[in-house]
Formats: sequence, structure tokens, C-alpha cells
Amino acid sequence: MAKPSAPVLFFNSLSKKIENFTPIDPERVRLYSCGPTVYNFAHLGNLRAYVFTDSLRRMLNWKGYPVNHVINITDVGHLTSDSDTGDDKMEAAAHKAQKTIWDVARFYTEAFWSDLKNLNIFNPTIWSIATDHIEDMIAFARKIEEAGFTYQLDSGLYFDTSRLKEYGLLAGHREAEGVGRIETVAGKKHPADFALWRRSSPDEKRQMEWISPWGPGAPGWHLECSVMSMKYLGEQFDIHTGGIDHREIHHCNEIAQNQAFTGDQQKTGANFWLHNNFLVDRSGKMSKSKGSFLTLSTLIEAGIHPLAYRVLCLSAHYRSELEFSPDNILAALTRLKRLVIAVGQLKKKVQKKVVADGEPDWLRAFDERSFSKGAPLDYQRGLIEAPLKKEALAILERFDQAVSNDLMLPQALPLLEETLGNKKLQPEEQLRLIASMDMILGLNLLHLDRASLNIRPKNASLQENNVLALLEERQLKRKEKDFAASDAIRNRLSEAGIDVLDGDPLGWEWRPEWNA
Ligand SMILES: Nc1ncnc2c1ncn2[C@@H]1O[C@H](COP(=O)(O)OP(=O)(O)OP(=O)(O)O)[C@@H](O)[C@H]1O
Ligand SMILES: [Zn+2]
Repeated sequence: MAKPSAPVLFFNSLSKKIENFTPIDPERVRLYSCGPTVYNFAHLGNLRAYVFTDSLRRMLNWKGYPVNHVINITDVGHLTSDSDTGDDKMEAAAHKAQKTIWDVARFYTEAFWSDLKNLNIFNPTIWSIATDHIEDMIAFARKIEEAGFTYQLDSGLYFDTSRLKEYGLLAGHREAEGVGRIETVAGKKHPADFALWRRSSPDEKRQMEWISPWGPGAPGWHLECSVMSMKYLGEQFDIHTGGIDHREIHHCNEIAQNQAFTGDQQKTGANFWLHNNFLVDRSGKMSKSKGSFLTLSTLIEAGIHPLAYRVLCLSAHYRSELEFSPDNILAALTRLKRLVIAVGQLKKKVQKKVVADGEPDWLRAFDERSFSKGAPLDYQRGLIEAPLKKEALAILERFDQAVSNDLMLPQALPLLEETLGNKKLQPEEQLRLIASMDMILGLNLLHLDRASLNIRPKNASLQENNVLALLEERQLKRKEKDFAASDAIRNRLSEAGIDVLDGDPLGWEWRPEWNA
């Protein structure tokens, strides 16, 4: 366990209060995050949810806790509406693409994993795939049925929410706006009741179908998260995460299922329920159902490094809305570039001073591969932080307080710049501080270099070396005071999607132009 430090506090959606976090078992924090429905590419909003869970897990590891993290992949059962109406998202996507659901699921799961890698998000301890757990789901639903919490309709097996003393705790109460909004299915006793099993109708031809005691069909979407979280993390675990759109229905239903299954209406599945707010753009919540949406590939194709999006996410607290705009993402890219260039300069100074050849040991300890399995980071922190003196420790303490206080990353992030600008610190101390903080921020600052950040926009009609040659020519014209020629070059670059930055103190002379 790391040395005494700020207590970890989280806003718990269950109590709607900030609470002190103590793990059920200090030897292993158990964390479950609702995963994506793999019927399309993840949009930037979806990815915000996973930057959040990754930061959460990194913070817990940094604080000395080992973390057992499970994320599911929903490849079955999710309808276009969170209640039990609308099309099955996976079936509809497969029909449209004229592919099998399995092919669609595999394709978008891999695309999702690739996005996570580009965002420097660690793999969880377990990826649990919904369709690998159908037998478990049937057994779980049977137990709920035997306990008398269900009723059957032609369309399937339904959960009777009136059997619970307190359904909808997360949403506020039973008739809370979210719960009351649910559209109804014919025969349901209460609008909030939900399907545990959706029976295929005789005239329906579904690609994904399993035999069950309630006829052929597919599990209701909410079932998988109860089943897989309990299977891998136990009946009551530490933290459950998801976007706030899951708070009113999906998570209320998970809790209802957990309580019916265990027979204990005090149990809530997880002690802490944490919800990230939305990424929004001018038209509101970024959403797949809107048709066109932004993905990480959209950014990369525009010449924007994916970690600029991580910087953007870190700049807002996870419980606040975050606005996406071309200006915001380009500002985040500039911030990332400035950090990378400054850390690169620092690294050169340190390497020259400490050893003539090769990296010092503590820098080698900063290898993300060695801490990507959910293990605590005590050993790495020990090596990195051991020689820090008062001034540096004071910054580290402020960083600790920010990250421990309900993951206040927008307060933690500027401490990078503060460290880099602090003249009282030795370069080595600065670099050690950055290394420690980046274990949570995940910006890969010690390994990125300036060249890797200059991604040429896909549509740019110029090659990288042409850009540089034109920039040099422009500098020459400016020196010769031939401003007409220099402006002409600027315009030419602009037409090619390149925005020239004059007077950039770090000498990063261009950035992609982008108008989404
Ligand atoms: N705009 C957003 N901002 C932040 N998180 C979001 C946003 N939209 C969805 N999420 C979260 O992304 C995660 C993955 O969601 P999932 O793949 O089920 O999305 P979806 O419901 O298909 O997407 P959409 O809501 O766009 O149709 C969930 O935790 C969800 O709450
Ligand atoms: Zn879920």
C-alpha cells in the first residue's frame, strides 16, 4: 500500500452524496463498467465513458489498490429503446450490412479495442462477452422466477418491479421522471417492469436465438450486467460505472435483478455507483441514433492525435457535461504538443546529466507495460518519487488531493504545466513528478515525441516534407519582408488543410485545420 495519503472520495449516485471510499477487500478493489453495444463504431461520447473508467482505475492503482476490472461487450439483446420496445440494435445492424451478427460484433469490438489502445486505455482484467454467458443468464433468470419476481407474457419473461420494496433507488424513486418515461409493452403490469427474456414471435426470424424455459429467444439487455458482474466480482462489489443515461433504467434494473436473485433487498450489487456525464455538441448529447457522429478515426483523419481527445476529457470533471467543438479539440492538441515538447527537452537535460548512455533506472520503471495488469503502482512510485524534496512533494500532495477528491482531474491536469514552469525544481525532479502524475493522466508524456504528434490530415493534399519546405520558404520570405509572398504560402497551406502558427514559442509551426 502506498504511503498515507488523501482519503479517496466519490460521489455515489445511490446516496447522491460524496462518500469516503473504503474497499470491501483492500487486497482487491472490484470494479465493473458497462461496456459498448457493438453494432456500430464507438462515438467520442462513448469513449469518454472509458477514459473515465481508465482514469479511475489508474488512480486506484496509484493509490496502492490492486483493481479487478471487468468490462462487458454487449453483442446481444440491446433494443433501440432502453425499455422493451424498438428493434434489436445488433439484428438491425447485421440486416443493414447484410452480414451475420457475429461478424458485425467482431468487427466493431475490434474497432472499439483499437480506439481504446489509441487512447492509452488499459485493458480490463476481464473482457466479458455477453453471448458467452447465455447459459448463466438463463440460470439467473430461472432463480429470479423461482423466487416469485416474474410473470410471463407471450412476448417473454418479465420482472415484476412491484415485488421490490424500493425499486428505482438510483433514479430517485419509483415514479421518477426517467422510470415513468418508459414506453409500455402490451400486458406489462407496470411501465417499469422489464424483460428478462424476450421470446421470439412465431413469425420472427432472428439470427441470434437460444432455447430457454420461456421459449426460443434472447435475453433482455439488463440481465447480462447483473450476471457477469456477479460471476466475476461477487454479489456485492465495490464500484459500478456507466454513463448517466444508464442511471435511470439500466442500472435500476440491474439492482432489481441482483436483489431478487440474492433475496436480499439491502444489496445493491455495488457499494458505489459512479456515472459519467455526456459529451455534447451543438445539437446536444452525442449519440449514435442521430445518424452522423464523430469517432476517434474522424479525429485521426483530420490530423489530430488521439491523445488530444484524452486531454480534452481530462479537462472536464467526469460529472460535468463536456462540450466538443473543433476549437476545443484543437486547443487540446496544442496543449498536448506543448507538454510533449517541454517534457522532451527535460528528458534530454536529465539524460545528459545523469548518465552518459541509456536511461536511468527510475525512468525505465516508467514502462506502462509493467503496470497494465491492474497491480498497484507502489513499486514504480517508490522508485520514481524517492528523492523528491519539499517543493516537489508539495505539488505531489496537491495532485493527490485533486485525484482523490472524486477524481478532480481538471484540477490535477494543470499541475503538469505548473511543474514544468517551476524554476525552483531541478529538471530531474520535474521529470520525476511528471512521470508519477502521468501514471494517472495516461498521456504517455515520457514516450511521445514531437514527430509522432504531427499526423498529416488524410485529406491534406501536401506531403509532410512539402509542408516543412513551404514553411521554411515562408520564413525566408518573411525575413526578406516579402509579405505578399509569405501570405500566398500561408493561403496555399490553408487550402491544403494546414493552419500556420506564427510565433509559436515551442516552434510547432503548424496544426491541422478542422471544421467538423
Ligand atoms: N454522449 C455521451 N457522452 C458520454 N458517455 C456516453 C455518451 N453516449 C453514451 N455514453 C456511454 O457510453 C457507454 C457505451 O454505451 P453504448 O455502446 O451502450 O452506447 P449506445 O447506447 O449504443 O450509444 P448511443 O446512446 O449513442 O445510442 C455507456 O456507458 C453510455 O452511457
Ligand atoms: Zn450494463
